Amino acid sequence: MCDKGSMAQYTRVSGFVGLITLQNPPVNALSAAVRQGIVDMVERALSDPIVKSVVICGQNGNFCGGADIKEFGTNMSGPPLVPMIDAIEAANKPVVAAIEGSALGGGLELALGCHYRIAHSKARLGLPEVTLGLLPAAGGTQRLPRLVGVPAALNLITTGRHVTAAQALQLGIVDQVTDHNAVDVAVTFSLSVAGQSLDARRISTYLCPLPSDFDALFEGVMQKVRQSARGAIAPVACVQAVRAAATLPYTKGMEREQELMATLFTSGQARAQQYCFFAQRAVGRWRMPSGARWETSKPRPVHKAAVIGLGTMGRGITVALAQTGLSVVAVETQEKQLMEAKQAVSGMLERGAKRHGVVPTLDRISYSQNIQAIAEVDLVIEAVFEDMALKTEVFQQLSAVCKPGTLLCTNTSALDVDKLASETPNPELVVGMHFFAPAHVMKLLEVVYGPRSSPQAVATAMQLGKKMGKVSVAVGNCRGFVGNRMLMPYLQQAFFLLEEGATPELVDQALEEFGFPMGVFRMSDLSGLDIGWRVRKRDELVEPDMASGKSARIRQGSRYSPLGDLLCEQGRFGQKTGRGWYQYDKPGSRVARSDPWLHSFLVEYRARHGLVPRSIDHQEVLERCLYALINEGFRILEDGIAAGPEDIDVIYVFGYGWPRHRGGPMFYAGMVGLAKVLERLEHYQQAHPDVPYLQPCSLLRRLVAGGSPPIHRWREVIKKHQSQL
Ligand SMILES: CCCCCCCCCCCCC[C@H](O)CC(=O)SCCNC(=O)CCNC(=O)[C@H](O)C(C)(C)COP(=O)(O)OP(=O)(O)OC[C@H]1O[C@@H](n2cnc3c(N)ncnc32)[C@H](O)[C@@H]1OP(=O)(O)O
Repeated sequence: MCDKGSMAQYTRVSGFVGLITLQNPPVNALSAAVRQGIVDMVERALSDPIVKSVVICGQNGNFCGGADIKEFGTNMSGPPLVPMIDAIEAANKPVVAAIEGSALGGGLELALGCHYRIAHSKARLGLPEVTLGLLPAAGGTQRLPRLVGVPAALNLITTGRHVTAAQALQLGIVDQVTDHNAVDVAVTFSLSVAGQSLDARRISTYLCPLPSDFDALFEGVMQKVRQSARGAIAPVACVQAVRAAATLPYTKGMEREQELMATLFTSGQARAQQYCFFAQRAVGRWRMPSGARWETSKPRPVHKAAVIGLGTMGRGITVALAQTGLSVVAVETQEKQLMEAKQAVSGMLERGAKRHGVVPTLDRISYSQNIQAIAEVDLVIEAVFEDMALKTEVFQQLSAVCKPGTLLCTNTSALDVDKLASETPNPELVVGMHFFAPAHVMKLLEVVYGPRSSPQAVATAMQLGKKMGKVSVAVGNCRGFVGNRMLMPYLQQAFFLLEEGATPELVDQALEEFGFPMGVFRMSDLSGLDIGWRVRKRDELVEPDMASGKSARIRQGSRYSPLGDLLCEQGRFGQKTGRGWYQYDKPGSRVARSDPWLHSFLVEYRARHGLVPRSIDHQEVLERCLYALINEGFRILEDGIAAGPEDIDVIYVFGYGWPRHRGGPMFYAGMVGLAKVLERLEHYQQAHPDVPYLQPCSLLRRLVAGGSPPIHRWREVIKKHQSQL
């Protein structure tokens, strides 16, 4: 017996079990139609006298990915989740959740409303609402602590992390884990408990177990959450909701959960985080200006890869490749470097394996001083020193040594990928794979294509990135690609602010309050001031003899601040030398302290250049640093270097610490209002006419002239704009 019309299919199985299957591919999200289907089918099962028990499962081996996020922000209709789940819990026949694939968010909340939960061993469970700027608002914040206790519930709800079926069993979230078909097991199980009392199975009736150190626990978690949330409101609301579970009766706790959810649901932060969720997925659907795109470009299989150059980046890339399951040939010509790298890579793999409770994959890597060792690999990632001549030489060697068709990737962070490609006989096989340090940890990968890169090469690099667990974004070739190109005006404005009267502390505080994990100067100290100095020297911006006055602060016709160069000349390279924009207890130490020397140096510098310091507030810091960066983002869109604003936002959220609850720079510009961004850029440009980065981009002007359309409509405007340029 079967009813197939609705988005929840009803079948009677084993004679007496009502089986309800959610069917809303790909993740069986709880859309209005699915919720209606569940309400109807549960009612049907409960009113059928032959049915003794009910099993709820999801189609295609996937239980449920939660509420339908696409419905948020629309006029939501259909039966609400809370009464639907309450009705399941109140049922007088046992209802068993058969969990395969994922039970996330509303999906897990649905399962928590069931009387029993049986999970397949490969299933994953969690309440990730906090990552969407929300909280589990279908009873999750009230049932989970009653089931697993306050500390575990706080951990799961405030981090949004997923747990494996085995962990869920250990925590008490599920009753049984099986390696067999979870639906079959659940059907048999449901019959075995049919007729038994369900009184002890309704989680909402449980008393929440109270930890003895209740107040200290909540205070500690709240403090931790506020510190790591950096202004995000959802984690704080999650703690408040769990506290309600621990202190109030269920119905009152539910009222509090709904009240907190209402605040979050309508907040800009939730909108930003949900935008990030879809943007992260949208960047996988890449396209190139040539029209080549993800659906029509087939990646080549990659079984064996090589890494050339085992400095910091090369080591991280080697680890990331080995952890993906690939065979890796790691090449370093200097014996001492090779031995050191081998030890470092093995250490990283061992530590990673220990953390995940698995066996390290050391034997997947072979080390060699000889480039001939890479003859049979499918893909090479070059990570030698950032020098065009050296990289060109390496690429020529690679072309000679590798089997035909091997993909040649460069991990350059700024050099011209086209130029490098043009030095090889097969430029179509060359792409950039720009990893971020540490490469085995950071999620972002920029895949840089040139005009001659083949769509297959791009598809292969994108797919390899995905396999490595990276969020890969395809971008065009230009100086600094997307991320570092946008960083230039941001850094420049920060330097100018110091010249005009700000301190590193003031600038960093403004940026950290905005939500960056580190302000620009603390970040520079961490990554090393000498890196930018080297680039500026190569660009002939650094002048040895420092004159005074305005002319000393002009390069190539534009305003320039030599402050970073002057610090480097003093050997102040940041954390590694114990001195930079801040001072540190010793070289390598991480705790930044204010440095009186730096403040005197700034006073003396301003005096020497006739700069009269003025008072600068946080608002100006944010506007100048962030709007200059955003303006460059619009130029990148105009130039076709990024296909859409989502690409830029994903790069900034995953690679540059842009706070996720602010959606990314382009989304943020939309939230602030494009007209406002334009007006402030015009204002600052008038005040600083010698700073080209502050000149508002014509695409921004066009968007404003077109009534500042919402971000999902920018691509149409960009296309039109590009065709008229
Ligand atoms: C005055 C106002 C008062 C307001 C009161 C408000 C009341 C509202 C009441 C709401 C109550 C809601 C309660 C509930 O607690 C909230 C939630 O459940 S929020 C959702 C929580 N779930 C998640 O966060 C899971 C998200 N999904 C994933 O993590 C992954 O997709 C996955 C499930 C692990 C699968 O991963 P993959 O196999 O890698 O697949 P993809 O990620 O690529 O996804 C494929 C495809 O599916 C789309 N998708 C995934 N999940 C959802 C979803 N939950 N809703 C909609 N769409 C989803 C995803 O976008 C992909 O599609 P594409 O974007 O590529 O087109």
